[in-house]
Amino acid sequence: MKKQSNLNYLLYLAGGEKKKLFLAVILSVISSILAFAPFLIIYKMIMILFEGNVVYKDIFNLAVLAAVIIIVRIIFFIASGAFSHVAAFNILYNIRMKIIKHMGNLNLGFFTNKTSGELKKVINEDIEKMENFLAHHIPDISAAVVAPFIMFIYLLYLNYKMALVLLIPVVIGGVIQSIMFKNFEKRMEHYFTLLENMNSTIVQFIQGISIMKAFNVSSLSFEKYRKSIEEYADYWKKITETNSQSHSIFLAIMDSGLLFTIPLGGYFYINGGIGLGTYLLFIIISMGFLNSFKALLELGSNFSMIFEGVNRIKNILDMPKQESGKYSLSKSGSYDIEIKNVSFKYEDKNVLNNVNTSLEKGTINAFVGASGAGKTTLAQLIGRFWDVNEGEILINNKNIKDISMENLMDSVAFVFQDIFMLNDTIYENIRMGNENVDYEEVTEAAKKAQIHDFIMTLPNGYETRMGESGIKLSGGEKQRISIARAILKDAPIILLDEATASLDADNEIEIQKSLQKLTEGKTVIVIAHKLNTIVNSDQIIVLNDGQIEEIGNHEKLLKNKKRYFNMYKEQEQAKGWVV
Ligand SMILES: Nc1ncnc2c1ncn2[C@@H]1O[C@H](COP(=O)(O)OP(=O)(O)OP(=O)(O)O)[C@@H](O)[C@H]1O
Repeated sequence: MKKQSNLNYLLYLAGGEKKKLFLAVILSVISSILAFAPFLIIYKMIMILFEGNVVYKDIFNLAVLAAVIIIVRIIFFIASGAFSHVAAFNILYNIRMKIIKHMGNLNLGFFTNKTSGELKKVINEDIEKMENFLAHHIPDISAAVVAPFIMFIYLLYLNYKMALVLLIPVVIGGVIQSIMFKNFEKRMEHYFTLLENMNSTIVQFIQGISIMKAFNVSSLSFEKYRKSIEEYADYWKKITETNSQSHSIFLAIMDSGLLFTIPLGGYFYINGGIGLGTYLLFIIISMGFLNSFKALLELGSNFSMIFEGVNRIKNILDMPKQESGKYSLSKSGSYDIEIKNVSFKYEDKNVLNNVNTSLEKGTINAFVGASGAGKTTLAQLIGRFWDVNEGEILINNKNIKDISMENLMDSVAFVFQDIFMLNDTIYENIRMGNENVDYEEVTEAAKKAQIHDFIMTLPNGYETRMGESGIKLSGGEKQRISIARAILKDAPIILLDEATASLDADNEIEIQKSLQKLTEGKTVIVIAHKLNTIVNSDQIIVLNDGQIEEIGNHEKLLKNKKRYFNMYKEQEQAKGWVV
Protein backbone atom coordinates (compact mmCIF):
# COMPACT_ATOMS: atom_id res chain seq x y z
CA MET A 1 0.00 0.00 0.00
CA LYS A 2 2.79 2.33 1.04
CA LYS A 3 4.97 1.16 -1.85
CA GLN A 4 2.12 1.75 -4.22
CA SER A 5 1.50 5.26 -3.00
CA ASN A 6 5.21 6.07 -3.08
CA LEU A 7 5.45 4.79 -6.64
CA ASN A 8 2.46 6.92 -7.58
CA TYR A 9 4.08 9.88 -5.93
CA LEU A 10 7.27 9.29 -7.88
CA LEU A 11 5.28 9.15 -11.11
CA TYR A 12 3.51 12.34 -10.08
CA LEU A 13 6.92 13.96 -9.58
CA ALA A 14 7.95 12.71 -13.02
CA GLY A 15 5.36 15.11 -14.51
CA GLY A 16 5.69 15.56 -18.30
CA GLU A 17 8.67 13.20 -18.43
CA LYS A 18 6.27 10.28 -17.94
CA LYS A 19 5.78 10.11 -21.74
CA LYS A 20 9.47 9.42 -22.31
CA LEU A 21 9.44 6.86 -19.54
CA PHE A 22 6.43 5.20 -21.11
CA LEU A 23 8.18 5.05 -24.48
CA ALA A 24 11.24 3.58 -22.80
CA VAL A 25 9.03 0.93 -21.20
CA ILE A 26 7.36 0.01 -24.52
CA LEU A 27 10.73 -0.28 -26.29
CA SER A 28 12.12 -2.32 -23.44
CA VAL A 29 9.14 -4.68 -23.42
CA ILE A 30 9.36 -5.21 -27.20
CA SER A 31 13.09 -5.77 -26.89
CA SER A 32 12.66 -8.41 -24.24
CA ILE A 33 9.86 -10.15 -26.13
CA LEU A 34 12.22 -10.29 -29.08
CA ALA A 35 14.75 -11.98 -26.78
CA PHE A 36 12.58 -15.10 -26.86
CA ALA A 37 12.41 -15.16 -30.65
CA PRO A 38 15.77 -16.94 -31.18
CA PHE A 39 14.56 -19.75 -28.89
CA LEU A 40 11.45 -20.16 -30.99
CA ILE A 41 13.54 -20.09 -34.17
CA ILE A 42 15.78 -22.82 -32.77
CA TYR A 43 12.63 -24.77 -31.98
CA LYS A 44 11.46 -24.31 -35.53
CA MET A 45 14.86 -25.47 -36.83
CA ILE A 46 14.75 -28.57 -34.61
CA MET A 47 11.27 -29.36 -35.90
CA ILE A 48 12.52 -29.09 -39.49
CA LEU A 49 15.50 -31.31 -38.67
CA PHE A 50 13.25 -33.88 -37.01
CA GLU A 51 10.85 -33.96 -39.92
CA GLY A 52 13.83 -35.30 -41.89
CA ASN A 53 12.96 -33.44 -45.05
CA VAL A 54 15.58 -30.75 -44.56
CA VAL A 55 15.55 -27.76 -46.92
CA TYR A 56 18.78 -25.94 -46.16
CA LYS A 57 17.48 -22.70 -47.58
CA ASP A 58 14.75 -22.74 -44.90
CA ILE A 59 17.37 -23.26 -42.19
CA PHE A 60 19.47 -20.44 -43.67
CA ASN A 61 16.45 -18.12 -43.80
CA LEU A 62 15.65 -18.88 -40.19
CA ALA A 63 19.24 -18.15 -39.17
CA VAL A 64 19.10 -14.79 -41.00
CA LEU A 65 15.77 -14.04 -39.35
CA ALA A 66 17.28 -14.80 -35.93
CA ALA A 67 20.22 -12.48 -36.66
CA VAL A 68 17.89 -9.67 -37.81
CA ILE A 69 15.73 -10.06 -34.72
CA ILE A 70 18.79 -9.95 -32.47
CA ILE A 71 19.95 -6.72 -34.14
CA VAL A 72 16.49 -5.14 -33.92
CA ARG A 73 16.33 -6.16 -30.28
CA ILE A 74 19.66 -4.45 -29.58
CA ILE A 75 18.46 -1.27 -31.32
CA PHE A 76 15.25 -1.25 -29.27
CA PHE A 77 17.22 -1.89 -26.12
CA ILE A 78 19.58 1.04 -26.76
CA ALA A 79 16.68 3.34 -27.70
CA SER A 80 14.85 2.38 -24.51
CA GLY A 81 17.95 3.18 -22.44
CA ALA A 82 18.37 6.53 -24.17
CA PHE A 83 14.77 7.59 -23.47
CA SER A 84 14.83 6.39 -19.88
CA HIS A 85 18.14 8.15 -19.16
CA VAL A 86 16.99 11.45 -20.61
CA ALA A 87 13.74 11.16 -18.64
CA ALA A 88 15.62 10.25 -15.44
CA PHE A 89 17.99 13.19 -15.83
CA ASN A 90 15.11 15.64 -16.34
CA ILE A 91 13.06 14.18 -13.49
CA LEU A 92 15.97 14.40 -11.05
CA TYR A 93 16.58 17.98 -12.08
CA ASN A 94 12.89 18.84 -11.67
CA ILE A 95 12.65 17.21 -8.25
CA ARG A 96 15.73 19.07 -7.00
CA MET A 97 14.31 22.36 -8.29
CA LYS A 98 10.94 21.57 -6.74
CA ILE A 99 12.49 20.88 -3.34
CA ILE A 100 14.65 23.97 -3.44
CA LYS A 101 11.70 26.11 -4.54
CA HIS A 102 9.51 24.59 -1.85
CA MET A 103 12.12 25.21 0.80
CA GLY A 104 12.01 28.85 -0.18
CA ASN A 105 8.35 28.91 0.89
CA LEU A 106 8.76 27.16 4.21
CA ASN A 107 8.94 28.74 7.62
CA LEU A 108 12.34 30.24 8.22
CA GLY A 109 12.28 28.12 11.34
CA PHE A 110 12.41 24.92 9.23
CA PHE A 111 16.06 25.63 8.55
CA THR A 112 16.88 26.09 12.21
CA ASN A 113 15.32 22.69 12.88
CA LYS A 114 16.58 20.55 10.01
CA THR A 115 20.20 19.66 10.24
CA SER A 116 22.18 20.31 7.10
CA GLY A 117 23.17 16.60 7.07
CA GLU A 118 19.54 15.54 6.69
CA LEU A 119 18.84 18.01 3.90
CA LYS A 120 22.03 17.15 2.06
CA LYS A 121 21.09 13.49 2.19
CA VAL A 122 17.68 14.06 0.67
CA ILE A 123 18.83 16.45 -2.04
CA ASN A 124 21.94 14.50 -3.00
CA GLU A 125 21.64 10.84 -2.11
CA ASP A 126 17.92 10.09 -2.09
CA ILE A 127 17.34 11.85 -5.37
CA GLU A 128 20.47 10.33 -6.91
CA LYS A 129 19.26 6.83 -6.07
CA MET A 130 16.21 7.46 -8.17
CA GLU A 131 18.37 7.82 -11.24
CA ASN A 132 19.05 4.11 -11.27
CA PHE A 133 15.44 3.32 -10.59
CA LEU A 134 14.04 5.53 -13.33
CA ALA A 135 16.72 4.94 -15.93
CA HIS A 136 17.09 1.18 -15.45
CA HIS A 137 14.62 -0.39 -13.11
CA ILE A 138 11.36 0.93 -14.53
CA PRO A 139 12.08 -0.33 -18.09
CA ASP A 140 13.63 -3.53 -16.72
CA ILE A 141 10.74 -4.29 -14.42
CA SER A 142 8.15 -3.69 -17.11
CA ALA A 143 10.07 -5.95 -19.47
CA ALA A 144 10.50 -8.53 -16.73
CA VAL A 145 6.77 -8.63 -16.14
CA VAL A 146 5.29 -8.27 -19.60
CA ALA A 147 7.68 -10.28 -21.78
CA PRO A 148 7.62 -13.55 -19.80
CA PHE A 149 3.88 -13.15 -19.43
CA ILE A 150 3.32 -12.97 -23.20
CA MET A 151 5.80 -15.78 -23.74
CA PHE A 152 4.06 -17.80 -21.06
CA ILE A 153 0.68 -17.46 -22.78
CA TYR A 154 2.25 -18.79 -25.96
CA LEU A 155 3.82 -21.68 -24.02
CA LEU A 156 0.49 -22.43 -22.34
CA TYR A 157 -1.03 -22.69 -25.78
CA LEU A 158 1.83 -24.97 -26.88
CA ASN A 159 1.61 -27.26 -23.87
CA TYR A 160 0.00 -26.11 -20.67
CA LYS A 161 1.51 -28.86 -18.46
CA MET A 162 5.08 -28.02 -19.43
CA ALA A 163 4.32 -24.32 -19.16
CA LEU A 164 3.22 -24.84 -15.56
CA VAL A 165 6.40 -26.83 -14.86
CA LEU A 166 8.34 -23.70 -15.81
CA LEU A 167 6.62 -21.86 -12.99
CA ILE A 168 7.74 -24.19 -10.19
CA PRO A 169 10.97 -22.26 -9.40
CA VAL A 170 9.04 -18.97 -9.56
CA VAL A 171 6.63 -20.15 -6.86
CA ILE A 172 9.40 -21.48 -4.60
CA GLY A 173 11.57 -18.38 -5.23
CA GLY A 174 8.64 -16.06 -4.53
CA VAL A 175 7.92 -17.73 -1.18
CA ILE A 176 11.59 -17.46 -0.16
CA GLN A 177 11.68 -13.83 -1.26
CA SER A 178 8.60 -12.94 0.78
CA ILE A 179 10.08 -14.59 3.88
CA MET A 180 13.37 -12.85 3.24
CA PHE A 181 11.84 -9.42 2.94
CA LYS A 182 9.44 -9.69 5.81
CA ASN A 183 9.87 -6.51 7.85
CA PHE A 184 12.35 -5.29 5.28
CA GLU A 185 10.81 -1.85 5.13
CA LYS A 186 11.01 -1.47 8.89
CA ARG A 187 14.62 -2.58 8.84
CA MET A 188 15.41 -0.13 6.06
CA GLU A 189 13.70 2.68 7.97
CA HIS A 190 15.96 1.98 10.92
CA TYR A 191 18.92 1.72 8.57
CA PHE A 192 18.18 5.16 7.12
CA THR A 193 17.73 6.71 10.54
CA LEU A 194 21.19 5.46 11.44
CA LEU A 195 22.55 6.76 8.14
CA GLU A 196 20.99 10.18 8.75
CA ASN A 197 22.37 10.22 12.25
CA MET A 198 25.82 9.39 10.94
CA ASN A 199 25.60 12.10 8.29
CA SER A 200 24.60 14.83 10.73
CA THR A 201 27.16 13.72 13.30
CA ILE A 202 29.86 13.97 10.64
CA VAL A 203 28.71 17.47 9.64
CA GLN A 204 28.53 18.53 13.30
CA PHE A 205 31.90 17.01 14.00
CA ILE A 206 33.56 18.86 11.14
CA GLN A 207 31.78 22.15 11.83
CA GLY A 208 32.52 22.11 15.52
CA ILE A 209 36.01 20.63 15.41
CA SER A 210 37.78 23.87 16.32
CA ILE A 211 35.53 24.60 19.31
CA MET A 212 35.79 21.02 20.47
CA LYS A 213 39.56 21.16 20.31
CA ALA A 214 39.59 24.44 22.18
CA PHE A 215 37.53 22.94 24.97
CA ASN A 216 39.55 19.79 24.81
CA VAL A 217 36.45 17.69 24.26
CA SER A 218 37.32 16.48 20.78
CA SER A 219 37.71 12.93 22.04
CA LEU A 220 34.18 13.11 23.41
CA SER A 221 32.76 14.32 20.13
CA PHE A 222 34.91 11.87 18.21
CA GLU A 223 33.43 9.17 20.39
CA LYS A 224 29.95 10.24 19.31
CA TYR A 225 31.08 10.27 15.68
CA ARG A 226 32.72 6.85 16.00
CA LYS A 227 29.66 5.46 17.72
CA SER A 228 27.30 6.64 14.99
CA ILE A 229 29.52 5.06 12.32
CA GLU A 230 29.78 1.85 14.29
CA GLU A 231 26.05 1.67 14.84
CA TYR A 232 25.51 2.15 11.12
CA ALA A 233 28.12 -0.42 10.12
CA ASP A 234 26.88 -3.00 12.65
CA TYR A 235 23.33 -2.69 11.47
CA TRP A 236 24.32 -2.93 7.83
CA LYS A 237 26.33 -6.07 8.63
CA LYS A 238 23.33 -7.53 10.43
CA ILE A 239 21.01 -6.85 7.50
CA THR A 240 23.50 -8.35 5.06
CA GLU A 241 24.04 -11.44 7.18
CA THR A 242 20.31 -12.04 7.52
CA ASN A 243 19.75 -11.67 3.83
CA SER A 244 22.77 -13.30 2.27
CA GLN A 245 21.91 -16.93 3.02
CA SER A 246 18.33 -16.77 1.86
CA HIS A 247 19.45 -14.69 -1.09
CA SER A 248 21.87 -17.41 -2.27
CA ILE A 249 19.18 -20.05 -1.89
CA PHE A 250 16.81 -17.87 -3.85
CA LEU A 251 19.29 -17.43 -6.71
CA ALA A 252 20.03 -21.16 -6.81
CA ILE A 253 16.33 -22.00 -7.04
CA MET A 254 15.70 -19.49 -9.78
CA ASP A 255 18.50 -21.10 -11.77
CA SER A 256 17.06 -24.56 -11.28
CA GLY A 257 14.56 -24.59 -14.15
CA LEU A 258 16.21 -27.62 -15.74
CA LEU A 259 15.81 -29.53 -12.50
CA PHE A 260 12.07 -29.64 -13.16
CA THR A 261 11.76 -29.48 -16.95
CA ILE A 262 14.13 -32.40 -17.69
CA PRO A 263 12.54 -35.08 -15.45
CA LEU A 264 8.93 -33.93 -15.71
CA GLY A 265 9.24 -33.22 -19.44
CA GLY A 266 10.93 -36.63 -19.87
CA TYR A 267 8.06 -38.26 -18.03
CA PHE A 268 5.47 -36.55 -20.26
CA TYR A 269 7.49 -37.46 -23.37
CA ILE A 270 7.78 -41.13 -22.41
CA ASN A 271 4.08 -41.28 -21.67
CA GLY A 272 3.27 -39.68 -24.97
CA GLY A 273 2.03 -36.39 -23.55
CA ILE A 274 4.42 -34.25 -25.64
CA GLY A 275 6.57 -34.61 -28.72
CA LEU A 276 10.36 -34.56 -28.71
CA GLY A 277 10.47 -31.10 -30.29
CA THR A 278 8.27 -29.58 -27.59
CA TYR A 279 10.30 -31.34 -24.93
CA LEU A 280 13.52 -29.86 -26.30
CA LEU A 281 11.92 -26.41 -26.69
CA PHE A 282 10.92 -26.33 -23.03
CA ILE A 283 14.38 -27.47 -22.00
CA ILE A 284 15.91 -24.59 -23.99
CA ILE A 285 13.35 -22.08 -22.74
CA SER A 286 13.78 -23.11 -19.12
CA MET A 287 17.42 -22.05 -19.31
CA GLY A 288 16.55 -18.40 -19.97
CA PHE A 289 12.89 -17.98 -19.06
CA LEU A 290 13.47 -17.11 -15.42
CA ASN A 291 16.32 -14.68 -15.90
CA SER A 292 13.95 -11.75 -16.11
CA PHE A 293 12.00 -12.99 -13.06
CA LYS A 294 15.26 -13.19 -11.20
CA ALA A 295 15.98 -9.58 -12.04
CA LEU A 296 12.46 -8.64 -10.98
CA LEU A 297 12.60 -10.33 -7.61
CA GLU A 298 16.12 -9.12 -6.95
CA LEU A 299 14.93 -5.59 -7.54
CA GLY A 300 12.68 -6.00 -4.50
CA SER A 301 15.50 -5.01 -2.18
CA ASN A 302 16.21 -1.83 -4.13
CA PHE A 303 12.57 -0.81 -4.07
CA SER A 304 12.48 -0.38 -0.33
CA MET A 305 15.57 1.84 -0.40
CA ILE A 306 14.23 3.98 -3.21
CA PHE A 307 10.75 4.33 -1.75
CA GLU A 308 12.20 5.22 1.61
CA GLY A 309 13.94 8.12 -0.16
CA VAL A 310 10.75 9.07 -2.03
CA ASN A 311 9.03 9.16 1.33
CA ARG A 312 11.56 11.60 2.72
CA ILE A 313 11.21 13.82 -0.35
CA LYS A 314 7.45 13.65 0.12
CA ASN A 315 7.80 14.67 3.77
CA ILE A 316 9.64 17.83 2.75
CA LEU A 317 7.31 18.65 -0.13
CA ASP A 318 4.25 17.99 2.07
CA MET A 319 5.35 20.55 4.63
CA PRO A 320 2.79 23.31 4.43
CA LYS A 321 3.96 26.37 2.60
CA GLN A 322 3.92 29.51 4.60
CA GLU A 323 0.95 31.35 3.19
CA SER A 324 1.83 34.89 2.33
CA GLY A 325 -0.68 37.69 2.74
CA LYS A 326 -1.28 40.39 0.15
CA TYR A 327 -1.16 43.54 2.22
CA SER A 328 1.84 45.86 2.02
CA LEU A 329 2.88 48.15 4.84
CA SER A 330 3.74 51.66 3.77
CA LYS A 331 7.48 52.18 3.44
CA SER A 332 7.73 55.30 5.54
CA GLY A 333 7.44 55.71 9.28
CA SER A 334 7.89 53.41 12.22
CA TYR A 335 5.64 50.59 13.17
CA ASP A 336 3.70 49.61 16.27
CA ILE A 337 3.74 45.95 17.14
CA GLU A 338 1.04 44.28 19.14
CA ILE A 339 1.34 40.77 20.51
CA LYS A 340 -2.14 39.53 21.38
CA ASN A 341 -2.85 36.34 23.37
CA VAL A 342 0.01 34.57 21.65
CA SER A 343 0.69 30.93 22.44
CA PHE A 344 3.21 28.82 20.60
CA LYS A 345 4.65 25.36 20.75
CA TYR A 346 7.40 23.51 18.86
CA GLU A 347 5.73 20.24 17.93
CA ASP A 348 4.75 19.07 21.44
CA LYS A 349 6.73 21.52 23.49
CA ASN A 350 4.79 24.48 24.86
CA VAL A 351 7.05 27.51 24.74
CA LEU A 352 4.84 30.60 24.95
CA ASN A 353 1.57 30.86 26.82
CA ASN A 354 -0.88 33.65 26.25
CA VAL A 355 1.63 36.45 25.79
CA ASN A 356 0.19 39.98 25.56
CA THR A 357 2.16 43.14 25.04
CA SER A 358 2.51 46.22 22.84
CA LEU A 359 5.73 47.59 21.41
CA GLU A 360 5.26 51.20 20.51
CA LYS A 361 6.67 52.67 17.33
CA GLY A 362 10.15 54.10 17.64
CA THR A 363 10.86 52.46 21.00
CA ILE A 364 13.52 50.07 22.19
CA ASN A 365 12.10 46.94 23.77
CA ALA A 366 14.26 44.40 25.53
CA PHE A 367 13.25 40.77 26.05
CA VAL A 368 14.99 39.43 29.13
CA GLY A 369 14.70 36.25 31.16
CA ALA A 370 16.45 33.02 31.94
CA SER A 371 17.82 30.82 29.22
CA GLY A 372 14.94 28.91 27.60
CA ALA A 373 12.32 31.44 28.75
CA GLY A 374 11.20 31.99 25.14
CA LYS A 375 12.86 35.33 24.26
CA THR A 376 14.26 34.22 20.90
CA THR A 377 11.08 32.40 19.98
CA LEU A 378 8.92 35.44 20.70
CA ALA A 379 11.22 37.67 18.62
CA GLN A 380 11.27 35.13 15.79
CA LEU A 381 7.47 34.96 15.74
CA ILE A 382 7.44 38.65 14.81
CA GLY A 383 9.57 37.83 11.75
CA ARG A 384 7.33 34.80 10.98
CA PHE A 385 10.11 32.27 11.47
CA TRP A 386 7.19 30.30 12.81
CA ASP A 387 3.46 30.99 12.88
CA VAL A 388 1.69 31.42 16.20
CA ASN A 389 -0.59 28.57 17.31
CA GLU A 390 -3.00 30.90 19.04
CA GLY A 391 -3.51 34.63 19.12
CA GLU A 392 -2.10 37.12 16.65
CA ILE A 393 0.73 39.53 16.05
CA LEU A 394 -0.18 42.86 14.53
CA ILE A 395 2.06 45.43 12.89
CA ASN A 396 0.32 48.78 12.57
CA ASN A 397 -2.94 46.94 13.30
CA LYS A 398 -2.41 44.44 10.46
CA ASN A 399 -2.08 40.76 11.27
CA ILE A 400 1.37 39.75 10.03
CA LYS A 401 -0.22 36.76 8.27
CA ASP A 402 -2.07 39.21 6.02
CA ILE A 403 1.09 41.07 5.10
CA SER A 404 3.00 39.80 2.05
CA MET A 405 6.11 37.86 3.13
CA GLU A 406 8.25 39.97 0.84
CA ASN A 407 6.98 43.16 2.41
CA LEU A 408 7.37 41.74 5.93
CA MET A 409 10.96 40.71 5.19
CA ASP A 410 11.57 44.21 3.81
CA SER A 411 10.17 45.68 7.00
CA VAL A 412 12.23 43.67 9.46
CA ALA A 413 16.01 43.62 9.75
CA PHE A 414 17.63 40.83 11.73
CA VAL A 415 20.93 41.17 13.48
CA PHE A 416 21.57 37.72 14.85
CA GLN A 417 24.64 36.29 16.49
CA ASP A 418 25.10 33.57 13.95
CA ILE A 419 26.24 35.77 11.10
CA PHE A 420 26.13 34.31 7.65
CA MET A 421 28.80 35.55 5.27
CA LEU A 422 28.71 35.05 1.51
CA ASN A 423 31.85 33.86 -0.23
CA ASP A 424 32.08 37.22 -1.90
CA THR A 425 33.49 40.70 -1.45
CA ILE A 426 32.84 42.88 1.60
CA TYR A 427 30.84 45.16 -0.70
CA GLU A 428 28.50 42.32 -1.73
CA ASN A 429 28.30 41.13 1.85
CA ILE A 430 26.94 44.46 2.97
CA ARG A 431 24.72 44.91 -0.08
CA MET A 432 23.33 41.36 0.14
CA GLY A 433 22.03 41.28 -3.40
CA ASN A 434 20.21 44.58 -3.22
CA GLU A 435 20.73 45.97 -6.72
CA ASN A 436 19.14 49.30 -5.85
CA VAL A 437 21.96 50.55 -3.68
CA ASP A 438 25.18 52.09 -4.90
CA TYR A 439 28.72 52.28 -3.63
CA GLU A 440 28.12 55.50 -1.73
CA GLU A 441 25.19 54.10 0.18
CA VAL A 442 27.21 51.01 1.09
CA THR A 443 30.10 53.10 2.40
CA GLU A 444 27.69 55.37 4.25
CA ALA A 445 26.17 52.35 6.01
CA ALA A 446 29.65 50.99 6.79
CA LYS A 447 30.62 54.34 8.31
CA LYS A 448 27.56 54.35 10.54
CA ALA A 449 28.35 50.77 11.52
CA GLN A 450 31.87 51.89 12.53
CA ILE A 451 33.48 49.44 10.13
CA HIS A 452 34.44 51.70 7.22
CA ASP A 453 37.86 52.67 8.59
CA PHE A 454 38.73 49.05 9.15
CA ILE A 455 37.66 48.13 5.60
CA MET A 456 39.86 50.89 4.19
CA THR A 457 42.91 49.36 5.88
CA LEU A 458 42.44 46.17 3.84
CA PRO A 459 44.51 45.89 0.63
CA ASN A 460 41.47 45.71 -1.66
CA GLY A 461 39.13 47.76 0.50
CA TYR A 462 35.49 46.94 -0.24
CA GLU A 463 36.58 44.49 -2.93
CA THR A 464 38.32 42.27 -0.37
CA ARG A 465 36.90 38.78 -0.51
CA MET A 466 35.40 37.16 2.57
CA GLY A 467 34.43 33.66 3.49
CA GLU A 468 36.35 30.44 3.07
CA SER A 469 38.66 31.66 0.31
CA GLY A 470 39.05 35.18 1.63
CA ILE A 471 39.85 37.24 4.68
CA LYS A 472 38.82 36.08 8.14
CA LEU A 473 37.18 38.68 10.35
CA SER A 474 36.90 38.90 14.10
CA GLY A 475 33.54 38.37 15.82
CA GLY A 476 33.15 42.10 16.45
CA GLU A 477 34.04 42.99 12.85
CA LYS A 478 31.56 40.47 11.51
CA GLN A 479 28.91 41.87 13.80
CA ARG A 480 29.54 45.39 12.53
CA ILE A 481 29.28 44.14 8.93
CA SER A 482 25.92 42.65 9.80
CA ILE A 483 24.88 45.93 11.43
CA ALA A 484 25.95 47.76 8.24
CA ARG A 485 23.69 45.37 6.30
CA ALA A 486 20.78 46.21 8.57
CA ILE A 487 21.47 49.97 8.39
CA LEU A 488 21.51 49.75 4.60
CA LYS A 489 18.26 47.82 4.62
CA ASP A 490 16.72 50.65 6.61
CA ALA A 491 13.86 48.50 7.83
CA PRO A 492 11.47 50.08 10.35
CA ILE A 493 11.64 47.07 12.69
CA ILE A 494 14.92 45.73 14.02
CA LEU A 495 15.28 42.34 15.70
CA LEU A 496 18.54 42.25 17.53
CA ASP A 497 20.04 39.27 19.25
CA GLU A 498 22.56 40.76 21.61
CA ALA A 499 25.99 39.16 21.46
CA THR A 500 26.51 36.72 24.30
CA ALA A 501 30.21 36.41 23.62
CA SER A 502 32.38 38.95 25.37
CA LEU A 503 33.92 41.44 23.02
CA ASP A 504 36.96 43.51 23.85
CA ALA A 505 36.25 47.00 25.18
CA ASP A 506 37.03 48.75 21.86
CA ASN A 507 34.78 46.46 19.89
CA GLU A 508 32.04 46.78 22.50
CA ILE A 509 32.10 50.57 22.27
CA GLU A 510 32.17 50.51 18.46
CA ILE A 511 29.24 48.13 18.37
CA GLN A 512 27.21 50.18 20.82
CA LYS A 513 27.82 53.26 18.66
CA SER A 514 26.83 51.44 15.49
CA LEU A 515 23.71 50.08 17.14
CA GLN A 516 22.68 53.58 18.13
CA LYS A 517 22.84 54.60 14.46
CA LEU A 518 20.95 51.49 13.41
CA THR A 519 18.13 51.84 15.87
CA GLU A 520 17.40 55.55 15.59
CA GLY A 521 13.68 56.05 15.09
CA LYS A 522 13.00 52.32 14.65
CA THR A 523 10.91 49.87 16.59
CA VAL A 524 13.59 47.73 18.15
CA ILE A 525 13.41 44.37 19.86
CA VAL A 526 16.56 43.33 21.66
CA ILE A 527 17.00 39.79 22.93
CA ALA A 528 19.12 40.80 25.86
CA HIS A 529 21.63 38.72 27.76
CA LYS A 530 23.66 41.49 29.41
CA LEU A 531 21.31 43.73 31.35
CA ASN A 532 23.71 46.68 31.57
CA THR A 533 23.30 47.23 27.81
CA ILE A 534 19.54 47.65 27.99
CA VAL A 535 19.06 49.84 31.05
CA ASN A 536 18.05 52.72 28.79
CA SER A 537 15.42 50.73 26.91
CA ASP A 538 11.94 52.21 26.79
CA GLN A 539 10.42 48.93 27.83
CA ILE A 540 11.84 45.78 29.37
CA ILE A 541 9.76 42.63 29.08
CA VAL A 542 10.70 39.94 31.55
CA LEU A 543 9.79 36.47 30.35
CA ASN A 544 9.67 33.40 32.52
CA ASP A 545 8.68 29.98 31.34
CA GLY A 546 6.88 31.31 28.27
CA GLN A 547 4.92 34.00 30.11
CA ILE A 548 5.40 37.69 30.75
CA GLU A 549 6.25 38.20 34.39
CA GLU A 550 7.05 41.89 34.50
CA ILE A 551 6.98 44.88 32.17
CA GLY A 552 8.40 48.33 32.67
CA ASN A 553 11.50 50.44 32.33
CA HIS A 554 14.69 49.81 34.26
CA GLU A 555 13.83 52.05 37.22
CA LYS A 556 10.34 50.69 37.58
CA LEU A 557 11.52 47.07 37.46
CA LEU A 558 14.25 47.74 40.03
CA LYS A 559 11.63 49.18 42.34
CA ASN A 560 9.48 46.07 41.80
CA LYS A 561 12.22 44.03 43.45
CA LYS A 562 11.20 40.88 41.61
CA ARG A 563 12.95 38.73 38.96
CA TYR A 564 14.50 41.63 37.03
CA PHE A 565 15.83 43.18 40.21
CA ASN A 566 17.44 39.87 41.18
CA MET A 567 18.88 39.27 37.74
CA TYR A 568 20.35 42.75 37.64
CA LYS A 569 21.82 42.44 41.09
CA GLU A 570 23.44 39.13 40.18
CA GLN A 571 24.98 40.54 37.03
CA GLU A 572 26.29 43.60 38.85
CA GLN A 573 27.86 41.37 41.45
CA ALA A 574 29.40 39.16 38.77
CA LYS A 575 31.03 42.26 37.28
CA GLY A 576 33.01 42.64 40.45
CA TRP A 577 34.53 39.20 40.09
CA VAL A 578 38.19 39.15 39.40
CA VAL A 579 39.44 36.24 37.37
N1 LIG B 1 13.57 24.92 16.87
C1 LIG B 1 13.19 24.46 18.06
N2 LIG B 1 12.57 23.27 18.15
C2 LIG B 1 12.16 22.80 19.36
N3 LIG B 1 12.33 23.44 20.52
C3 LIG B 1 12.96 24.63 20.49
C4 LIG B 1 13.42 25.20 19.26
N4 LIG B 1 14.00 26.39 19.54
C5 LIG B 1 13.90 26.55 20.87
N5 LIG B 1 13.28 25.52 21.44
C6 LIG B 1 12.96 25.37 22.87
O1 LIG B 1 12.05 26.37 23.23
C7 LIG B 1 12.36 26.93 24.49
C8 LIG B 1 12.56 28.44 24.36
O2 LIG B 1 13.70 28.66 23.57
P1 LIG B 1 14.19 30.13 23.21
O3 LIG B 1 15.40 30.00 22.33
O4 LIG B 1 13.07 30.92 22.69
O5 LIG B 1 14.62 30.66 24.64
P2 LIG B 1 15.51 31.91 25.00
O6 LIG B 1 14.82 32.56 26.14
O7 LIG B 1 15.80 32.74 23.82
O8 LIG B 1 16.83 31.18 25.50
P3 LIG B 1 18.35 31.66 25.36
O9 LIG B 1 18.54 32.85 26.20
O10 LIG B 1 19.09 30.50 25.91
O11 LIG B 1 18.62 31.89 23.91
C9 LIG B 1 13.62 26.22 24.97
O12 LIG B 1 13.23 25.25 25.90
C10 LIG B 1 14.18 25.58 23.73
O13 LIG B 1 14.79 24.37 24.04
